[in-house]
Amino acid sequence: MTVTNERRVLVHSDKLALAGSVAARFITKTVDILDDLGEAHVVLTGGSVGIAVLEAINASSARDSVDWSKVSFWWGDERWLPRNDSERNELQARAALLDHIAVPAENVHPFAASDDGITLEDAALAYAAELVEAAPSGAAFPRFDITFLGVGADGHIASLFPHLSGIRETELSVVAVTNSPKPPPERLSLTRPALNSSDRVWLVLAGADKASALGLALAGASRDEVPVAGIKGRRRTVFFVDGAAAAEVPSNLIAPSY
Ligand SMILES: O=C1O[C@H](COP(=O)(O)O)[C@@H](O)[C@H](O)[C@H]1O
Repeated sequence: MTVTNERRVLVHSDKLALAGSVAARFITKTVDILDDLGEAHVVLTGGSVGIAVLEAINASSARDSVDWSKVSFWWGDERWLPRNDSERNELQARAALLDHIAVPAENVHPFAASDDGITLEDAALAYAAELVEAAPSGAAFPRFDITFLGVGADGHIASLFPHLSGIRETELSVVAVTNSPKPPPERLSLTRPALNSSDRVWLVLAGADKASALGLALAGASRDEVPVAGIKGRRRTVFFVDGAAAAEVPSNLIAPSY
């Protein structure tokens, strides 16, 4: 394992191995967090690898060693679509894991949907208020224990895209996005301060199309240019990648699969 500026890059043989390894680590870490703290707050991501990780957690024989009643789930971002649209990150996460575990409904905190009868801007305010409600007194968000993030080919994380205002936000915890270059254009996203408040940020990415963004981020690109460059958890930041995504990471930063 290689440590670089407190960021670790763990390379796996392929997406399946990556998802299985992250799932096993998530289960073990969550059990430890629950032992230590009595509850855990987890931020979920959309995207191909993020959902594959949830499927792998669901498929694990150790799945129910976690006391899911003590775990709360939040989302890093959501696509502004009707509640039952299959492109919603919420729906995909429910199908992959949440519908199969004994997590109380009140512990699951999806963003509003476009058919909920509120505006996108009000949905951002409502999610920020929900975060405050679960936060320690005076704080803007709960103590996030583990935050999952996918990474787009352009280096976006959550719905914070290169050169758009969301990645520059420093005050708000949630932003409404109206001009996403990736469909759909309207989205909701946690901001960098909210994501970086997490004790652990686990980035999950696979495929050759992610290689350039990852290489640039680890080489010190600006967060405006490559948003993932601006992500750092309070205690740990780990990039779980496959060999194709790692192609442009300097070899001295790469740890072998384990
Ligand atoms: O649209 C989104 O894309 C990213 C990355 O997705 P991927 O399929 O390229 O891995 C994801 O992180 C984000 O949550 C999602 O809304």
